[in-house]
Amino acid sequence: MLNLRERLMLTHKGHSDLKKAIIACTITNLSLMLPFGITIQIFVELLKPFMGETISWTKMWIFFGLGIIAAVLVFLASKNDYKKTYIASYMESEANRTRIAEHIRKLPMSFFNAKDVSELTTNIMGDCSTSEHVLSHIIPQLLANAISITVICLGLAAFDWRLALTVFSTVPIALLIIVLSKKIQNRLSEKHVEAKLKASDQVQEYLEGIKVIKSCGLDGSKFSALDNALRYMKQMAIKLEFGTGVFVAGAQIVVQAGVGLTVFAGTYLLTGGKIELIPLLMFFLIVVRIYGPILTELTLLPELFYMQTSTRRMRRLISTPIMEGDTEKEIKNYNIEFENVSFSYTGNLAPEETVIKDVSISIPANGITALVGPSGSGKSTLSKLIARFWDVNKGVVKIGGIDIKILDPEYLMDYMSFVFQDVVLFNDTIYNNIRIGNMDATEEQIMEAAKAACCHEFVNNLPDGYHTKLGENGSTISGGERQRISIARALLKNAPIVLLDEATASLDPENEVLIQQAISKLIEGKTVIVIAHRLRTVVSADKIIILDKGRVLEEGTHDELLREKGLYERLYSIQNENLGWSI
Ligand SMILES: Nc1ncnc2c1ncn2[C@@H]1O[C@H](COP(=O)(O)OP(=O)(O)OP(=O)(O)O)[C@@H](O)[C@H]1O
Repeated sequence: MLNLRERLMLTHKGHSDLKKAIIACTITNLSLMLPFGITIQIFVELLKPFMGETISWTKMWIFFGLGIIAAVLVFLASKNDYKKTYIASYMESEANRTRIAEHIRKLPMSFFNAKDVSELTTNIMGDCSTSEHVLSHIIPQLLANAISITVICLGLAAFDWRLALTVFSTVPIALLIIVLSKKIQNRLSEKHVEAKLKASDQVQEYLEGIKVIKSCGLDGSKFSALDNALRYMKQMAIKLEFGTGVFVAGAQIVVQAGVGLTVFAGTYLLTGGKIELIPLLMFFLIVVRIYGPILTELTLLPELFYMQTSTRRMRRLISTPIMEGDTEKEIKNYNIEFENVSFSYTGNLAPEETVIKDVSISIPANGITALVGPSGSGKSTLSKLIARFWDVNKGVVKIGGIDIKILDPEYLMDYMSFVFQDVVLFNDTIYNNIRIGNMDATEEQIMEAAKAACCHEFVNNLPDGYHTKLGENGSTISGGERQRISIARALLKNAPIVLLDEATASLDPENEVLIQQAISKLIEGKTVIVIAHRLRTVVSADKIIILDKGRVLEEGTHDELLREKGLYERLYSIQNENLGWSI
């Protein structure tokens, strides 16, 4: 059974802040009764002439003064309440977002395989916003209302317990209606959240595929998946509103029936001489006032149920186990060994799902090892296993004799640099994009890395030089330039192991030469694993490993492999023939 803190996904500070917010909100609610109490006293005073008494102006002035004091008290209480509820809830929401983002960073890649980015965005932004709203607007109000209603109820009971009982007699029935409808509301909330997710997923796909949509002459209405998702979301939103509205309206009618009952009971007591007219009128006034907070309670409860759907999703995410390990064990040499490694992306080692099959290889330190093989043979997967992006399902991967499964993935990353085909650049300046390689680097070191990666010249030709913003994923510069920035980043990191995914897309000769120069600098004296697509680039590698359908087929140097006359020799001669290909 989860406690309130766990249910609402609160930090310890958030939990204690919430308690303070509830107290502050209760004080505000009770302070709001002061002007009301004073108004009633004035009302009693004004009725005196009808009872044959005279109005006391001294009392009226005192009430006037008290009214001003009450207004100041309400202002102070509201100010305190505002600070305690809103500021605290936004701070809590920020803490939660950071906590989720931190957690996501440490999750295994298998998690991302099963999740869409839009779902995670919804987790970080949408679910946190829902809980932020509930923490700031719903829970403090809900509990404070409940406390002040109870206090007033006790006050009324002290005045006349029979009438007080009548006033509140319908409240339990109304609450029962809301509580019993919780299951239906939860189901509708789940469906609504699911529909929102689907819609945001489709919007993302639509925006990412905008080039294809334009080039194929499709328009929004023809993009039926998006259309359907938006329509479904609309339907679910209406269903949720309707499903909730029916129960809330029903419960509110039941509560308001209490007014009629009170009037009926009051008149009965009055005619029986058990209550005076003026106290009864005062009672009626209070009753009208007290129903406001009760009706509000009934509308706030469904919002609390809706929040539970969001927090349930956040809890699921935050309880997904992260990849952890040793952060101090020093790797003394960079020999990489695969010992009987099998791996499948689903975790199931059934033959049709296994993409790496019983691989045992050795990648020597301080040399260049090329991974070669047909498309889908498992080259990229092997490199991902070295970086512990995924954990192997069978066997071990060792670096310097240490099983990498015992190392913390982020710590392991300190030993590695990557140059992938799909370069990831951030919407920031070129300078900051390079600096990601080593956040402690000096300006001089950053410039040096940029020069070594052949970036300096093109960067200097940009209007703002190193301070030019790159747009989303470096959309404002060419593919070759993007690649060189990523090499500068890797150079700055200066990690002992370099994983290189050779670009498949053809670059113009000038770019190719520049990238080649940059890479030569990057791999100097390092342990290099290169995923090679063009075999002429691996001729001088110290070791070439040929993969086919997840198995190691051949190993050796270029000359040895040519002599073997196996798959490598076949692929090499096919690529040589194609060199003469032209249009
Ligand atoms: N994230 C993933 N989830 C599930 N299966 C994957 C994933 N990535 C790759 N695969 C599958 O694993 C197998 C090996 O893929 P991998 O990318 O390692 O091959 P590759 O030799 O690098 O191919 P290419 O040269 O075309 O890049 C393929 O069948 C591929 O479909």
